[in-house]
Amino acid sequence: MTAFTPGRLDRSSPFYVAGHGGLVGSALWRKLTAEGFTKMVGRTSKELDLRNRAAVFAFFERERPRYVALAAAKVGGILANKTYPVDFLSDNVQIQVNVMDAAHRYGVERLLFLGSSCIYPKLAPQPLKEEYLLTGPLEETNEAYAIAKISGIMQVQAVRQQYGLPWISAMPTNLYGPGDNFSAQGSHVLPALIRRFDEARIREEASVTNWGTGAPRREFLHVDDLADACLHLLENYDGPEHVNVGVGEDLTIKELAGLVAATVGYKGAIEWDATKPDGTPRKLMDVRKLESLGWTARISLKEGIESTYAWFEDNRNGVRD
Ligand SMILES: NC(=O)C1=CN([C@@H]2O[C@H](COP(=O)(O)OP(=O)(O)OC[C@H]3O[C@@H](n4cnc5c(N)ncnc54)[C@H](OP(=O)(O)O)[C@@H]3O)[C@@H](O)[C@H]2O)C=CC1
Ligand SMILES: C[C@H]1O[C@H](OP(=O)(O)OP(=O)(O)OC[C@H]2O[C@@H](n3cnc4c(=O)[nH]c(N)nc43)[C@H](O)[C@@H]2O)[C@@H](O)[C@@H](O)C1=O
Repeated sequence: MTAFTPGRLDRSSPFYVAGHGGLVGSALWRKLTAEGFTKMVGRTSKELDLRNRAAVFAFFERERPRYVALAAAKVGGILANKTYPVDFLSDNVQIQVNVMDAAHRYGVERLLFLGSSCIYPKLAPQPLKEEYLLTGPLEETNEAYAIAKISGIMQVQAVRQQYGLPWISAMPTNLYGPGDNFSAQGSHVLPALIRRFDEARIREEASVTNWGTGAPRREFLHVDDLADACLHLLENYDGPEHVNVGVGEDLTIKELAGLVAATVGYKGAIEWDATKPDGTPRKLMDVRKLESLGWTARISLKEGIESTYAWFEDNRNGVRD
């Protein structure tokens, strides 16, 4: 049993960021490096496929991380989730189970598991409190992914219960920022809109068509804020219940489209394709638990969209397709 005392993590101990090349993992890497962690450990999926249990165990035996942030996952937007449910279920369950089993076997002291706001019931009251987990049916477009994420929360709780390890889970709201997936079909809405409006501006298109009705409401957190919140939780929180990470404010997808179009400088018409799924009508996090732990988001949506668009402009040719 490892007791948890709130306070600074040891900057000279090995810290493994699983998924360090992704949106979240790369933000965590930037944050932890800037905070003085000197023994950062990361592997791409080509170097270490986390679905390969034997390889994961061999990696942990060799590297012996003291801390782990589990930000490796099969991730995608609404259409990818709807189209490839078994990938989202099977890959994520395998990744989580392998990493957490190996982390337990090799004595990882602090582990942070990252889930997502899609774990909550489709029609849960808003804002979403942590206690609403498992109180109703899930949203159909991402049920398989949500079940995988819920099993991750459960594994953290079960390890805590059975072995007394101070592992924790955080549930971020929809994220965005540098290093996001900007692919046309597979991405989340914010990077998709940046790319679509940017291409339409360059090609001088008279209109663009986005997915769904534009009526659903979503909340967006910049990934650098998330990384900051993750370290804050690792240094200040110990408990079986997951913690929501968000900004506590949302907007409609139509409003988001207007903001992105204005930032990108696209002046044409914005249309909607209602044959594409809307997903859950609203997903606003109740962030009072996180605030009571002394953390609030700092990056405004306007500022975040501007800096993410600047990043996209600099990296347009290198983004994931
Ligand atoms: N993006 C969002 O809006 C949200 C994300 N989250 C959560 O944050 C976490 C990270 O998501 P995000 O950064 O957006 O996703 P990305 O797709 O940007 O990154 C995923 C990372 O996981 C790695 N990975 C995927 N499959 C494997 C595998 N089989 N073996 C090893 N590594 C693998 C990828 O490695 P490589 O690039 O080398 O293939 C990549 O580094 C996830 O748990 C997700 O649920 C939660 C809420 C919202
Ligand atoms: C983070 C979260 O992300 C996923 O859920 P989601 O919140 O529905 O995420 P989304 O960003 O893909 O869509 C948000 C809204 O935006 C609309 N929309 C318009 N135009 C585009 C568009 O071009 N692309 C996308 N993706 N959506 C669009 C779209 O129709 C929907 O109404 C989960 O599967 C799950 O992975 C998860 O946890």
